[in-house]
Amino acid sequence: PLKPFNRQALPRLKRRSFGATRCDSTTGDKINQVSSSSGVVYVHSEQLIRLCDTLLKVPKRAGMVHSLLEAYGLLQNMTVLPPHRTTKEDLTVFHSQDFVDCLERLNQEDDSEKNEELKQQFGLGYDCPTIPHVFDFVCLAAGATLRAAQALVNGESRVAINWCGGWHHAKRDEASGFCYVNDVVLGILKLREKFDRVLYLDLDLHHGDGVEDAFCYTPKVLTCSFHKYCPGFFPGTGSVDDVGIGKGKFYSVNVPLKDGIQDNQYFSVFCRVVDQLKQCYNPSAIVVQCGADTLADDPMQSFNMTPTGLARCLHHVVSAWQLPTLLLGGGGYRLANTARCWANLTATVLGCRLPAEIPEHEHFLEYGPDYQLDVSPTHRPNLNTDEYIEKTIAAITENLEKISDG
Ligand SMILES: O=C(CCc1ccccc1NC(=O)c1cccc(C(F)(F)F)c1)NO
Ligand SMILES: [Zn+2]
Repeated sequence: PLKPFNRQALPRLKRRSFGATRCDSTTGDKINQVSSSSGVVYVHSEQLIRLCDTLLKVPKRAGMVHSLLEAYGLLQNMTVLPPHRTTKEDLTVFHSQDFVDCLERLNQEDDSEKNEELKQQFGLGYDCPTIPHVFDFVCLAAGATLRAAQALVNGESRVAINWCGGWHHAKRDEASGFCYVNDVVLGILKLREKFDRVLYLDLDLHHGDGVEDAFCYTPKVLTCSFHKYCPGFFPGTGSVDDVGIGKGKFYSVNVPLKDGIQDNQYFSVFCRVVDQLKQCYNPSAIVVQCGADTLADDPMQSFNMTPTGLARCLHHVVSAWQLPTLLLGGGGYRLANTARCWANLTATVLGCRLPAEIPEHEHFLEYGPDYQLDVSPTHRPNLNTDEYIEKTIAAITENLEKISDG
């Protein structure tokens, strides 16, 4: 009788695949070779992590995200690139010279009174306390987003990720909502060097006001933000009637939501809106701000989402549309859950399935008491009635009928 076929005897075959990377469920070892153009670029450096870890509202979050990706073996399936070190000129593509000069001056943490008055002028007072080396942070965070955008412009990959970016509130000449630089605007302006129509999707709990403001006059960037909208909630903008101005009219889309929304309803709203955007705007590239402060257990205590729910939304646009895609971070104040979420999103674009158990690594104990990858929704009332959702989507649909594809 023939000897039983012994797989182990064969050299490890590099089975050709068609663009998807499947990960061995235990170590995340790459099983299938993917061609680089459909690969994923991940921008990272130790200095970027070190600076982001000093952010007062998300201390050590950047390090937790990176080490969880590493522990799951996801880095082996991506091209890891260092950020650009941006110059002041790179920043003044969007920000004012005075604001950039101020950030540079504040780099040394001398907190003299003279600086106090200067800080107030640029929004660097109470809301955005300056951190030591704030200018170094700004240059590297923006540089990471610019390097990711450059990878898409160069065709080095189809997807590029910077989880240390997504600072969507910063204005041309003012820090806002803990955002000292608007890396999102800088990244979109870089993409516009090659792509005619850029679609920006903002999934953060808060309205992406800084990005919308930057592009509200142009149809070349369509900004679409899904966010909590209710009296007194920051930043207070982003009503469904906020549609953009002049040539940009109807190219700003806002999806105002109430507390308590969960995965299924969010996914339904998301698809009904973005499928219309795909159809009538026909974007040539997309940018997704993946702020994780919508998760069930976030201190913001607002939405009731899970990482799986956000991954379904991301899969719907990134994997189905196959467009050049820039993924950025954002809010997310339950740090371990934000790391769980962005690991899940990274695996989603890689086509990897991750084991439910958090792997042993430096921050393992922060994932207790369950040490599981997924997060469960909590029991909280959902204020998004079907009637409210239908009315909101009807208003958006009416607005979108006024734009044809670019
Ligand atoms: O997440 C943001 C900014 C949130 C923000 C803007 C303006 C003023 C305050 C905030 N953030 C907070 O209040 C905040 C940030 C981190 C942690 C907390 C906590 F108190 F909920 F933990 C609260 N944008 O996407
Ligand atoms: Zn937020």
